[in-house]
Amino acid sequence: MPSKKALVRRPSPRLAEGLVTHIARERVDHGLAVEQWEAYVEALDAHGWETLEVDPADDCPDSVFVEDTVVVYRNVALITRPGAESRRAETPGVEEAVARLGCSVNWIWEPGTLDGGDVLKIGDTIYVGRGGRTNAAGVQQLRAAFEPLGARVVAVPVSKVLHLKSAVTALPDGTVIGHIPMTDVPSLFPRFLPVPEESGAHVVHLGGAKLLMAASAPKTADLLTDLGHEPVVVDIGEFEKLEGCVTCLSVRLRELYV
Ligand SMILES: NC(=O)NCCC[C@H](N)C(=O)O
Repeated sequence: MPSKKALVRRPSPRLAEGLVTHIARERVDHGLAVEQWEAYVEALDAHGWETLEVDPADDCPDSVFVEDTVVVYRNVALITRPGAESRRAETPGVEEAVARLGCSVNWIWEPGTLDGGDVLKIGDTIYVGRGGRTNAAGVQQLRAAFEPLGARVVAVPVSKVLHLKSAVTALPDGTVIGHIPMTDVPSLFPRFLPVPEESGAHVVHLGGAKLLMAASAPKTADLLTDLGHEPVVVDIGEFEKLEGCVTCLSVRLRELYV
């Protein structure tokens, strides 16, 4: 049976100091952020995901965005080397967590940099965004780690947003969804559906037709409902102020046979 486990990481008390790159800094309400994070975790739990908390990294403001620290394909966990220096101390705790789960562990090495938010898996195709956080050496190392396992790695440019998955994610049928103004080259994706809101481009498959989405994308939720999907909406407004989205608050482990 494929697994339905998800790694999450409690927000650091220093969350409000998290990085912002493409948007203006806004004040983050820490109490509200914790409430939103708990509701996000509850939504995963309510849809059959076993959520596992990585040990908190209180000194790392961005540690709640756990997706950026590891990419899992089949049974191999590739520990990233985040493009932002301030995020590098986040990885040891994640490495311990995936090793405990029985993953084989591999690493991105200097000079490579890679953020998990730049990696979009659709079946055995792995799109990797080359942008502000992931460099060419990181792309090459990802290729070297996963192509021998059967993946096809496709590198795509990312210049308008923080990560590839800030621009595009995929529906369960493999259709890539994205907000055109934020997507560098939509024609790189074989099936592309434009969505009307930037945060509408971010979905997490919960199982069946259910898609976890941010409350900030009501028009996209309507569009996807009309296409037969079932949005499950969570408010992650405090994390959006730090360029976070629903995808980056967890690492879903679907392929661990444990
Ligand atoms: N995968 C993601 O979308 N991660 C969001 C990371 C936000 C964080 N403030 C950062 O700039 O690294």
